[in-house]
Amino acid sequence: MCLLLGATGVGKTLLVKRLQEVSSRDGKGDLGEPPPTRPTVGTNLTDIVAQRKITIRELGGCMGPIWSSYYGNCRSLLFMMDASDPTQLSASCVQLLGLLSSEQLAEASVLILFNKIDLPCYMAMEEMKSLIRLPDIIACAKQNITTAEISAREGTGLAEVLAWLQATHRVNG
Ligand SMILES: Nc1nc2c(ncn2[C@@H]2O[C@H](COP(=O)(O)OP(=O)(O)OP(=O)(O)O)[C@@H](O)[C@H]2O)c(=O)[nH]1
Ligand SMILES: [Mg+2]
Repeated sequence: MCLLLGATGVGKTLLVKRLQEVSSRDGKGDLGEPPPTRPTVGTNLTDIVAQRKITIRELGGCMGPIWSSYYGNCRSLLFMMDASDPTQLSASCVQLLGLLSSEQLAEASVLILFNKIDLPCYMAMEEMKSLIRLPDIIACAKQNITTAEISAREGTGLAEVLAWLQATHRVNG
């Protein structure tokens, strides 16, 4: 099981829909206009077939207070932030630190996604990363952490996300 977490509106549902599209067409062809999404109230289970079946469980941002009830059986964690909105950085960072310090997630592999890189932003990506001291967070965490800059809207970086999921779930879904 792969958990997909992050604040509301960062783009988790769109990412899952895009990953389904990309995996089903083997990376070929244009993605086209993004399908509409609604805020996820509750949880959203999606199977992605990338060599093997990987189940992704998105938890709506509004479910933040009870995310921890879903940590069991989590092999990998996708944590998404909105790269176009630096005002959310500190709140997302607190959420991320909470996840990384959880005993139940100590063995999980973590991919931190900076989404919406298609949008203009007044702060450079490197500035945002250093503002939350991301290199220190990665160095101190028990988990194996990777980062990626993506656009679920345009499809940028989605092949990387799929490859990471495949590598992480190579043995036993
Ligand atoms: N420009 C741009 N917009 C995006 C991108 N990813 C998602 N969005 C838009 O952001 C809005 C929220 O996306 P969702 O996927 O519903 O967000 P979510 O993280 O699932 O939100 P919750 O379910 O409420 O936690 C939608 O209008 C998406 O089309 C992106 O990469 N670029
Ligand atoms: Mg959602």
